[in-house]
Amino acid sequence: MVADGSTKQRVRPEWLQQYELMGKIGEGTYGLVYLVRSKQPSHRGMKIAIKKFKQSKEGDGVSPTAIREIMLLRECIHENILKLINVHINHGDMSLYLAFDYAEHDLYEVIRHHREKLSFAMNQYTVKSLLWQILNGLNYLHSNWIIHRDLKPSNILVMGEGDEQGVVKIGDFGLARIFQAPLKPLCDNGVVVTIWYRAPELLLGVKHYTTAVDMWAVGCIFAELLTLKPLFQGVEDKSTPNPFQLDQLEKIFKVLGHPTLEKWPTLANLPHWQSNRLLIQSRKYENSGLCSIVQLPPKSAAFDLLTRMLEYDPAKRITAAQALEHGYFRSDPMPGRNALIPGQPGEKVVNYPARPVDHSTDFDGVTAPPPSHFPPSNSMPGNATGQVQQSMTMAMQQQRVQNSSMGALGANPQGSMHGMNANSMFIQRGNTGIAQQQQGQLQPQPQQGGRRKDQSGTNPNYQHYQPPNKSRRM
Ligand SMILES: Nc1ncnc2c1ncn2[C@@H]1O[C@H](COP(=O)(O)OP(=O)(O)OP(=O)(O)O)[C@@H](O)[C@H]1O
Repeated sequence: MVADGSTKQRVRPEWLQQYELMGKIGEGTYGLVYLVRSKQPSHRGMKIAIKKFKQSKEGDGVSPTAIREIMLLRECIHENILKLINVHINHGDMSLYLAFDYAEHDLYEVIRHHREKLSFAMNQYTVKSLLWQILNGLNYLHSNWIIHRDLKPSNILVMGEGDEQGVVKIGDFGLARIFQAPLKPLCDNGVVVTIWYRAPELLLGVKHYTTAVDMWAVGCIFAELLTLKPLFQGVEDKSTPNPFQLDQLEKIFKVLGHPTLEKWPTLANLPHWQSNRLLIQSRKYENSGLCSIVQLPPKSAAFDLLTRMLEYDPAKRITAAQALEHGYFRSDPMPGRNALIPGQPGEKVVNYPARPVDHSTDFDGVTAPPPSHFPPSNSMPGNATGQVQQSMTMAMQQQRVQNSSMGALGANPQGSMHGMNANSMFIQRGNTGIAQQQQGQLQPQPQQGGRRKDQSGTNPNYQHYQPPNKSRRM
């Protein structure tokens, strides 16, 4: 029993006892992220990040579909994908805790460190290695019909010391779909949502979006790795529930010029293009030119790859598989596994700071049912836990009642993704070969993003880097 200072007492769920809490490491749209160490004999001391998902305001807990889909994420095994090692459900309030491999760095912090502390660019080897690994992870997701939908620097993690030092891990994949990527955070925790990595077709209201939305985000991240500054920093209009964000679109058009039907024939079908075409066409955009912003020679392989990622027409935008084959990755410096080392002898070694940990924070708000509700805990990596299996069973039973047409867990033809159900979170091939979402999720769900409070952002070159009203996430 743990007294929480009020008259109410909280019971710690049994599963929590397998971890030693180190502190809080961040806060995002869906909840808090904690650093813990495993107390299990086989993994004693191993660092693990636990993401605690807050209850929605409706307090409806974790939906059966979400539980099932999260369990399926455990099947995603790839070197460049953050491993979901465990799923815990707090039965008291049906809140959810996901345990992931811990990564010491993320690109948000790596970029910030260069911009604010070092004031010099990342070496070419690092940029190329980071980009290659992002594409490699994304290619795996896309070839298994998963669209990330929320790629941004804070979701691109990089491992610290150890066997996997400098290896990129894509985090948060699948969650935007599972939690329906609300326009606003579930709880009003002051986390600011970013629209900077959002593809133009999303901003114009596309109904059937594709893996190309992730490639747009990768293009934005590539440019940011080169310049240390977000490429398209639009200001979100929070007054509208629809995806049309004029300021963000204008930021894009100013750099890439007006989109035209010639460049992008299906533009005419997009709802917010139809309703805003005259307004957009009446504006003049200076067309400042991407190449001067990223300071790449127009004929360079790097610039060619970047422009293919930032192609307006999603059907023409380069895919992750094609990008991995691009000439940029076949020229020196060749990309490597440890991205955070100097590209050449004599180049400066950069010591990226460890992730700050707020040691004063506890797993707050943990409530648990009476101990008799807890089955034996058996939740180490690789096992479907007793608790979660029980939750799954309950969830599935509920779901069967709610939705008898829901498919059962099916085998997936995509190798290691065995067990995924193409009817649930994953995307299927449409007749046209265009990946489409299932289950009526046809409206694009704008990306979410929180930014940490900039505590030392004094460099005048980057003074517009932080969005207004930003909030520290830990
Ligand atoms: N496995 C992990 N290891 C270490 N740090 C992590 C891990 N997962 C997330 N973080 C860090 O915790 C912080 C919050 O992450 P979280 O994913 O909740 O929010 P976010 O990605 O910043 O934004 P969003 O609100 O879209 O989720 C970020 O700094 C993120 O890099």
